[in-house]
Amino acid sequence: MKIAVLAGDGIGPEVTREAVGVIERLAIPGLEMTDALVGGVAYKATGHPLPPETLEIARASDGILFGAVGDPDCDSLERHLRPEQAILGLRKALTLFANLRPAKVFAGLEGHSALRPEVAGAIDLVIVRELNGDVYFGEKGFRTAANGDREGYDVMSYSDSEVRRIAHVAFRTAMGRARRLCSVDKANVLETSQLWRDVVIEVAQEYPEVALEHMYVDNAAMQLVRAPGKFDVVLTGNLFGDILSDQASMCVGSIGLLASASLGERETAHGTFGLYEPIHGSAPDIAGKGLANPMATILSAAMLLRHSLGLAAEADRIEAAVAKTLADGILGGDLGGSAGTTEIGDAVLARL
Ligand SMILES: NC(=O)C1=CN([C@@H]2O[C@H](COP(=O)(O)OP(=O)(O)OC[C@H]3O[C@@H](n4cnc5c(N)ncnc54)[C@H](O)[C@@H]3O)[C@@H](O)[C@H]2O)C=CC1
Ligand SMILES: CC(C)CC(=O)C(=O)O
Ligand SMILES: [Mg+2]
Repeated sequence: MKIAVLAGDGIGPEVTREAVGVIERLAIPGLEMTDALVGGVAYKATGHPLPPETLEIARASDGILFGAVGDPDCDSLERHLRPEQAILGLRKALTLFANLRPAKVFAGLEGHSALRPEVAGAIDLVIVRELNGDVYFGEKGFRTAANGDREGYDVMSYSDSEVRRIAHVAFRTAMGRARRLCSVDKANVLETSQLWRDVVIEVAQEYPEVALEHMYVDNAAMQLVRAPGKFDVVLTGNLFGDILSDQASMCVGSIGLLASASLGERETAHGTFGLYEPIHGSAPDIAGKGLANPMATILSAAMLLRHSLGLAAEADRIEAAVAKTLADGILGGDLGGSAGTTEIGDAVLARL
């Protein structure tokens, strides 16, 4: 069993260290972890944010534990050399098209949500975000308009096979939960979304037990704070899913709590190959200060064990230890507490 550990930039290494410590404490027989460079740190060392050796180590693993990429020093590089291209490149090169982002309020943290406790307490949803298409991967560039203005453009598109495969993931996810699926789009304005909606309706025929509704993304953003408890599975595209999941994190309490799994269709001897990362970025504003909340990365490690290594009992142990740590009031600054990154990691270890 192999895990590739890609810590990346900013708080990436700080939060990844705690998650690796938790995995090590489980002493899983035959498990190997291999570090590789990614993001700005890889660019500075090798001239590329996703060096070929890193991609090879990632491909050869059963699952990838990813920290975060992004470095203000690299913000003026040509786009293909920027750290963020590493995570986009991994998702695309490894055909990891299904991004699962669960959001659930932890017992005892209802009062730490940006929402009223009674509203927050009902949150138990999963965002199923398409990860290989949309405006993130369309043709992009700069051009000169007829009046001489400089213009930037990014093409948004989805093909029906791209929508179909992510819709199946979302319907299957809903079948394992409360069987309610809300597909979020902007079909009142965008043709990309009209096709999305048409295909989701077609796929729904195969899942008659799932109650399907469609919602425009602007309304979905509003409903996510008005009545988040009404959502079970939210299916959406790359851009809308990116935005709605950061919003969902504050409904739960902090972006430092939300984990994610990015999956494709490749099965290994142990489970489904995937990449696991917190939903947050490299947080340059707090990097190097020991202030980052490592829970999202620790919970991502639990998802890796469950989905890619077939170790559900070990994943449960990690999730229970995280829940106990939070219930015991060991909270970082993001949740109004004073615990630092290593203190939180150590507290999880003590409760494993
Ligand atoms: N998957 C990835 O690697 C991602 C990378 N990025 C990159 O990260 C860099 C920073 O982007 P931002 O928009 O600032 O988003 P961000 O998620 O890094 O930070 C947003 C805010 O949340 C706070 N925050 C994030 N994670 C936290 C944690 N674990 N504990 C406590 N507070 C936390 C930060 O301090 C900051 O105030 C950029 O270069 C961006 O492109 C952004 C999102 C995802
Ligand atoms: C850095 C972006 C490419 C990714 C992002 O914000 C995300 O996946 O949440
Ligand atoms: Mg994001």
